[in-house]
Amino acid sequence: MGTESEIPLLDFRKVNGVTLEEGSEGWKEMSKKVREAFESHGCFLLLCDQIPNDLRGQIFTDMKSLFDLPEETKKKFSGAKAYRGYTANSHVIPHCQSFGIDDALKPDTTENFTNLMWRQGNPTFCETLSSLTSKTRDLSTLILKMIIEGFGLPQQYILDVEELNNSNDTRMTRYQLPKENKDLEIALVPHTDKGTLAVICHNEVQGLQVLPKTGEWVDVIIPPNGYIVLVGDMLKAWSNGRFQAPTHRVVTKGDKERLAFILFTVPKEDMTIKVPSELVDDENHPLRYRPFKYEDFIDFHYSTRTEKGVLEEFAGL
Ligand SMILES: O=C(O)CCC(=O)C(=O)O
Ligand SMILES: [Fe+2]
Repeated sequence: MGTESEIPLLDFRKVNGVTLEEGSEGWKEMSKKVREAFESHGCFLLLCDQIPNDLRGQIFTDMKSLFDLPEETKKKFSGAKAYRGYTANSHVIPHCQSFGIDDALKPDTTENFTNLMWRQGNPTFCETLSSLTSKTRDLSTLILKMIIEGFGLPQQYILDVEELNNSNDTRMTRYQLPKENKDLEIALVPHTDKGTLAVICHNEVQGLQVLPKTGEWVDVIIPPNGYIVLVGDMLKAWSNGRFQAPTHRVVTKGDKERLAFILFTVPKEDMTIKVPSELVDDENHPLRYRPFKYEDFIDFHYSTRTEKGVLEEFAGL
């Protein structure tokens, strides 16, 4: 089974007065590390103080009460798009239940959600969910800005960052324990994320695995109070394939239930994903992807239902 990961661990915490203020030396140095980690692994483990630990602790307490609601209540939350709304034991996530909330930062979204789940509403959960989503989004924005710095790109590409960072989809997932006669269960099938970035935290029960080029699944060990940040297909395409978008899955083992909170950053639907010319050179980095619209890629993905190599098939040159 999976070996332990050597995924880079980045520490964004203010240590010895080092801050990540935009433009500072600390920020430039960290931007380089972000770029290197995305190039070598397509992900990094993260310790940071942008999100208070008690806030993330609270979400898992609240999520437990959410998942403990009756099935018929949870099913009331249906999503307009694929994999959104409440999903239970589908073929993609065979052993888990999950809530996918589009744009939880829009006014009313979290309130409507909590009012639907609890007849009298649930202001505490509503506040925790909005606040955690908003702070995680700020973290994603910081990381995307660091990418521009890490590549030494002109500031005009901040506009790309804004479009790549257009909306944030929140996912809350409970992974079921393996059946009594099984040591291990694949609870989320292998995939790459289709958007820009994913920031994941969990209730300290591990289970995420990544598939490096060696072809052997590797256990991801997220440090206590830590996160993992994963590159999605759109950021891989925009970076001309310099960043990897790691294939990952979730397995459950042992007797502790895993809860995960994930914030996906997704591009503006009509954004044209176009590789910056600075990231192309004939010798080492020939252009790998044609320009394309994000929404066309998503339509293609849902219509073909292919997982492996979908980006290369759709936009690869
Ligand atoms: O639960 C996790 O750690 C990963 C979840 C994930 O990869 C996803 O929802 O796309
Ligand atoms: Fe994922």
